[in-house]
Amino acid sequence: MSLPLLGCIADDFTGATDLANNLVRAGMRCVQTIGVPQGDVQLQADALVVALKSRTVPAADAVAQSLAALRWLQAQGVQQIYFKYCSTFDSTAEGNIGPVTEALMDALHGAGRGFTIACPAFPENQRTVFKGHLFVGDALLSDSGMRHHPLTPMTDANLVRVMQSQTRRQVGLVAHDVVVAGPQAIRDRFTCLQAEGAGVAVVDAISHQDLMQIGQALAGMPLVTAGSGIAIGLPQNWPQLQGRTAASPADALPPARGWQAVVSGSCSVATNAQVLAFRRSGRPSLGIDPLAMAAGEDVVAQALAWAEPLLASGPVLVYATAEPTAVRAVQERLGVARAGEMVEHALSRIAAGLVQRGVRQLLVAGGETSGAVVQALGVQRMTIGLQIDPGVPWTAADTPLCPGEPVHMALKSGNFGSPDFFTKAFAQLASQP
Ligand SMILES: Nc1ncnc2c1ncn2[C@@H]1O[C@H](COP(=O)(O)OP(=O)(O)O)[C@@H](O)[C@H]1O
Ligand SMILES: O=C(O)[C@@H](O)C(=O)COP(=O)(O)O
Repeated sequence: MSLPLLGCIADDFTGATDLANNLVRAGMRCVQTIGVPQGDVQLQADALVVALKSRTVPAADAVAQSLAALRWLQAQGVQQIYFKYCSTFDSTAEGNIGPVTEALMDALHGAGRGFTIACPAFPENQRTVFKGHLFVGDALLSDSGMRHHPLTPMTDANLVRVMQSQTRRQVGLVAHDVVVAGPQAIRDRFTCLQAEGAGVAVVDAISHQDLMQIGQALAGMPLVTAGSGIAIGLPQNWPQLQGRTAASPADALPPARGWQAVVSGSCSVATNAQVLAFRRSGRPSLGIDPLAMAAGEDVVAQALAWAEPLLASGPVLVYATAEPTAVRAVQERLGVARAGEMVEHALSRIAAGLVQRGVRQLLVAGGETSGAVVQALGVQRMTIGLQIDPGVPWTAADTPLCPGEPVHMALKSGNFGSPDFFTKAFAQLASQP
């Protein structure tokens, strides 16, 4: 049995499927686990992805969860560790990207030692880094919809500054002119930055070609920290993967059955457009009101009673998705954390109730929301299937709520996907061979 090569720690669940999707498309056989597997589990794969829900928890908890994942991955024999965070570098004022990076480096290299990169670029999804600044499409991160994110508002596009505010290690930059000069030039710059005392280098990347150059330069680096884009350039470093075409994801999933539903707790710009498009398509949709929930209304029971008679005639949507002003009004009344947790809890119970009522094709919008839903379904492992849009594949998972009947799930990152995503995803699954 060959040992896995790459061990990944993802800070949220949509991010984990995004990463696994890129690895599968780049030719790596990949298994995604929900949380750190317990007991003596040996998994046959080139890459293992441990999905955590650690992006917005207190930094000490994120560090503890990530170190537990690291220990498990090391025990599986992986050669390189990959810490996956969001392509919009989502973090709170306390972290958690910096503290987790620092703890992983300390564990791998010794306190205060070692060198790694930070690069959220994912050009296929319009996330590029230039002169250390993160762009979302044509806008700086700080001018994008991310400035209004309910949990991790991002108001500074300068990644060297953001990362430096989260870590004691010195942060440097590998600028784009070095990246285009090729892998040796990038490695030389790493050496130079290390000699100047840096422990972390933000790396510019604006194209697929840049990801491939950077990927080569990362051969043998014990820890890589990045969005999912950098993963595309890593498989080329292992000779045993050469010539491997993308694993055939269409074959990986069983045929789709059962009713279809969308549960959306993302308030990102793309998700707001997708909710609007679904409503305009005339399909049934129900918005849940966090303030009614806080006032004691049983919105979970109401939503399930609403959905049940509709399921037989096509996909339904239950959403808390709202525009920034509405979200702010809720947060002012309930507090940011309480509002987030309450909505996640309600949506995850609605998702579980829908599965109990026969839904077997479930689309979830939002990273934190997906984490809550996957945990409520008691899912332990996910198989990665066809990509719907860049960064979002269909997956299949077993849940104790319907033993022996896999549930197809798509975990959609807030800002990913075209406006018609909620309808086209089911059509694509139906046309799967
Ligand atoms: N109407 C709302 N008011 C306040 N908070 C909300 C509302 N709808 C959703 N939320 C919360 O906003 C957060 C959205 O985060 P997430 O699910 O990660 O979405 P994204 O992927 O867009 O970042 C969740 O904690 C969710 O519970
Ligand atoms: O890298 C990305 O953008 C995604 O994989 C991701 O992590 C998105 O997070 P959410 O927007 O919170 O779903």
